[in-house]
Amino acid sequence: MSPKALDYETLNENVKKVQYAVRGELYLRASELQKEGKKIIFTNVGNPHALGQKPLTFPRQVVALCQAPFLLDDPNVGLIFPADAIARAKHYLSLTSGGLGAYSDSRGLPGVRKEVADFIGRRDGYPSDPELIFLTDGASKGVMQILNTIIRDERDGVLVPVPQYPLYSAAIALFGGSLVPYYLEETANWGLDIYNLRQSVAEARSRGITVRAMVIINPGNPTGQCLSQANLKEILKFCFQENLVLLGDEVYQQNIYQDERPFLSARKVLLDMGPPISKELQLVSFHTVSKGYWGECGQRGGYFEMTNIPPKTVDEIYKVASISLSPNVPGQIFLGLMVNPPKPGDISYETFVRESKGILESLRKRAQLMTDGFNSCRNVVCNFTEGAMYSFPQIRLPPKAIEAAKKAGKVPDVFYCLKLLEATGISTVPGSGFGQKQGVFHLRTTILPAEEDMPAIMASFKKFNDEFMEQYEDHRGYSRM
Ligand SMILES: Cc1ncc(COP(=O)(O)O)c(C=O)c1O
Repeated sequence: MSPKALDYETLNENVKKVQYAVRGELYLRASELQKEGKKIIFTNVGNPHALGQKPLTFPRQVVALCQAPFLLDDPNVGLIFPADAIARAKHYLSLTSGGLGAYSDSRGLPGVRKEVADFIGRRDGYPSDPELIFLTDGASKGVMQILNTIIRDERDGVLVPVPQYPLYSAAIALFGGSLVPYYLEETANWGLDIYNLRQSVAEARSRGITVRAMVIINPGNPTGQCLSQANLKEILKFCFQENLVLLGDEVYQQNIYQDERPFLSARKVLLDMGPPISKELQLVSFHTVSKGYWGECGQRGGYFEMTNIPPKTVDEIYKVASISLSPNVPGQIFLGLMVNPPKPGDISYETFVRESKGILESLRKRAQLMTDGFNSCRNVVCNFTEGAMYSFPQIRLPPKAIEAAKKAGKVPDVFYCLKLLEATGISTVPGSGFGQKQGVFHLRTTILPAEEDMPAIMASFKKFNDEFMEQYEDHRGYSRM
């Protein structure tokens, strides 16, 4: 019998090529161990609520009322819900054509797109046009939609930072394009060197690749750095000179843990630069309710905003979005609430500020606890997490450990992370899943475990690591770097 269309051998090769380390071998092993009854600390995905973060009260109140609109008719509703939550629920329901159970426009509800445009306008100091904002089921869907629109065949290249968040490598593989890596400099706090960028483009062109787009992740995942204004300007100029569309992944814009470099959007820096670049450079920026102090990953609310994209292209993107009919409507409402939270004077304002500040301050403390913890370990060095939700320590594996990994048929950092998982229950992602320089090893962990659990987690990590190093270090020859 000839093979069938869904037999493995006949599948779309691009589907088979996709790799996604965040839910890869380590995650699968951790899930197995959990089933066997071992306590696992999942630090592999930036999923704050899964690690105990409590939802913010106000948005949940509003969405609860939108989901159960009959409560609005209950005379006692005011005893349970504050008046501003009731008013906001009515506002969002009035924006829909039949409540949360009805499809919205494929670009999202016009009223929420307007709220997003107002937010972007306040943030950047330049008005934003709701017609150029599309709401999506989380930022991932938006990124995939835009990459799909850009990539025509395997000769189309997309510049992606290494280490990178594997959404980019996976989506580029799925759409049959070519990933063109540019390396972030660990010793320069994961900064971006334009000279290296030029080399990456030249090298890709020499292989017949047409480089069409560049991705930046700011603040960085997995590396946690915040790009400076000078760096952003250089990147924008570079994209302008090389005729690249810039994809600005800014999903961690609320997660900043230092005061020297506040978040600056690529759009603001671009518009500050003035013409001709501000009128010509094509930019698509992404944001989500999954990160920040909201951490509402399961709600799947996101948007992308387009700058200098021609109307005919916007129409094509709209047409393709229409294939999926509608982004998830509750997710759109979360997004509306994120970009338009309670204001001073609103009943819920103080609670909202207390809750959100509490989460951010705790994340800041956890970032410090984790970095300090890693830096106290043998053969481990770690840059401070300036932003985002991750720590990305370098693990200097002794040659004997690398040999042992080879014997076990494992990539060295996978070998280390598996041993860590078995010994401590800490589930991380090996650096090789994000890309790293040859011969250099890392792991990525989120900074999300509860603050009170952090000292014990770091002590358990240190015990494992230092014993591992003791076991594999060659005390005669190996010197610590
Ligand atoms: C850099 C980056 N971009 C995009 C996403 C996707 O977020 P969403 O949940 O909105 O799809 C993530 C999720 O971790 C991320 O780290």
